[in-house]
Amino acid sequence: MTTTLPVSSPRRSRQAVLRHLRVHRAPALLGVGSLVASAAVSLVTAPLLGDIVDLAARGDTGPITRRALALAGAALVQALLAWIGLAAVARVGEQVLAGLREAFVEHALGLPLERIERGGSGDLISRVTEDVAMVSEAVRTAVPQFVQAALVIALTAVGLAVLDWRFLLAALVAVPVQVWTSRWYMRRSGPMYARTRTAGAAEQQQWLESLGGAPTVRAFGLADEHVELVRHRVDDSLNRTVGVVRLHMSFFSRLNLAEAMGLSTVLVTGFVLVREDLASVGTASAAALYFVNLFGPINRMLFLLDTLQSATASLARIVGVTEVPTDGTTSAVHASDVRPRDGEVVANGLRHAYVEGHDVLHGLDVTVPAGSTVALVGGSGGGKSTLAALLAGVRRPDHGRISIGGADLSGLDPATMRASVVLVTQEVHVFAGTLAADLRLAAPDADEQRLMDALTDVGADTWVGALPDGLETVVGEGGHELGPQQAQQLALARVLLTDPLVAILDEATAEAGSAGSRALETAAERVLAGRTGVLVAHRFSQAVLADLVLVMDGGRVVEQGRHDELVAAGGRYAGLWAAWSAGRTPA
Ligand SMILES: Nc1ncnc2c1ncn2[C@@H]1O[C@H](COP(=O)(O)OP(=O)(O)OP(=O)(O)O)[C@@H](O)[C@H]1O
Repeated sequence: MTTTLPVSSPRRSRQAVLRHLRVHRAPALLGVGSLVASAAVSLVTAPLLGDIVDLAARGDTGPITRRALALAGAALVQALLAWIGLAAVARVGEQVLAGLREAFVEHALGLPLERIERGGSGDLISRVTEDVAMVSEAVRTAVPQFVQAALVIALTAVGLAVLDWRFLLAALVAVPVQVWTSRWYMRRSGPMYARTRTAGAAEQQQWLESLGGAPTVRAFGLADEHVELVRHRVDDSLNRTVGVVRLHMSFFSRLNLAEAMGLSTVLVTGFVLVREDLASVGTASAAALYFVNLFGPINRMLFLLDTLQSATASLARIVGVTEVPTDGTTSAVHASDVRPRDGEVVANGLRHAYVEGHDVLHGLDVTVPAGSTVALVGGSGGGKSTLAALLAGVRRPDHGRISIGGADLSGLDPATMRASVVLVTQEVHVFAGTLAADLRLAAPDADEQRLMDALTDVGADTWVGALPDGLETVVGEGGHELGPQQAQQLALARVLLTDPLVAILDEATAEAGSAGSRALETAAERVLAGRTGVLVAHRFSQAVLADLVLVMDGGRVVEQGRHDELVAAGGRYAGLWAAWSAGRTPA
């Protein structure tokens, strides 16, 4: 069952933005200041035109050229100031978004694995792609233009009042309809956008699950069921989008009504004032021009309100991720100077369930003395990988305590954690970049010699030497593709470079063919030499060398001892060992 990640409240989203905005206060003030100046300069246009109307009406054409030049000058200055203002506001917006994105990534990486699994990676991916794109778009265009339009509207209202307060009153007739329309719209659009985006994310998640699990879906004959699930999600997403379009249409027709009402009232007021000799034809023209000039910014602002609503919904989804409590193992919350005294691993009463009420580990007690190697063996589903993940701090036990060298695992700060325990699983990720950069993730300061030594230790020097650019060869996505064995060796070399107290290898050798397996086995031995090791061993040859073998079944340790002792005891391990050896001895 999936539970999507939380969405932040408007207040907390606002606080998050303000926190990041505070850092860029000076450029923000410069941007808004330039936009205010630009809007102020634009105000001279309508009175100048009114003046020209009056001069023309009087037949006094001489000074018209000067007015026309002033108009051109005002237009130039206004454009320049607007350009500076829009660019500055957009830049600040980008910086704020960059800050939010960094916080998002930092937090997402610290989320408990269980939480991401419950939310579904589709939800997280849609937040980091679609939602970030939506906010970026708003920050680049909508936010600066919105600020500009709001300033033009406010200053034009002042301009109208300066011409004659009655013009302002006339123009205000449109305001109640506009305010009512906007409120009506905002009340509906926010939740509507949020629901549309959630439906989009759910649809994406469903596509991922149905297509990603296509072989399983087909194998179990679940195709029809999945088509139905996808159809349900698509319909839901479509219906919500159509609802948004309907809302828009209704919104703009209400605004047109407001404009018609306002303009009629301003024209009638101008007519009355000119007839009563209280204003010139030029002033009335200027007032009408002011009002007409408001259409653009008002419509733009309200239209942008739309984009901003949508961006706000996306912002709340981005900030929402930063509000999920992080995993103690990766956040600085538990930062302390507790250091393990050695590599002894002690686990007591470990219980863990992936689905509530269905424990897969039932109160395990495990002790691995410093410097020794423990092999975990047993049939599929016995809980070996789960135990390995718990001991590595990748997952948290639901109950029980794990310590390394006397230090509680959940209390270690991230740097100590990294230096204390490293887990290598079958799913090795090769990061896109040069091989050297990939290795330096484990040891940023390592020089080339150290990198090569680590590669040699895990038997990777031959193929690395054959690469076109050696350590500088670009690997990972879009680069030189590494095979599973090479990727495993890379992961083992990273362990050597990190040099942790404890190395946990989960089926690190099971991937490759038999020659490859032997090479990886030797590499694993090098990695475990001189440190505490926990080895999930499918190949019994690894268990033979271990200081202690734990046989796991149904989430419990059912036998333990050295290989020889267990074989001699003739129990479950002896049976597994006999079956494995028989399979390897040619008849
Ligand atoms: N991510 C997961 N979500 C749900 N259940 C899981 C998950 N991982 C493991 N399990 C279940 O937990 C139980 C123990 O699995 P685990 O992988 O720890 O056993 P294992 O001994 O390592 O088996 P294998 O050798 O097949 O990997 C199994 O019943 C498995 O189905």
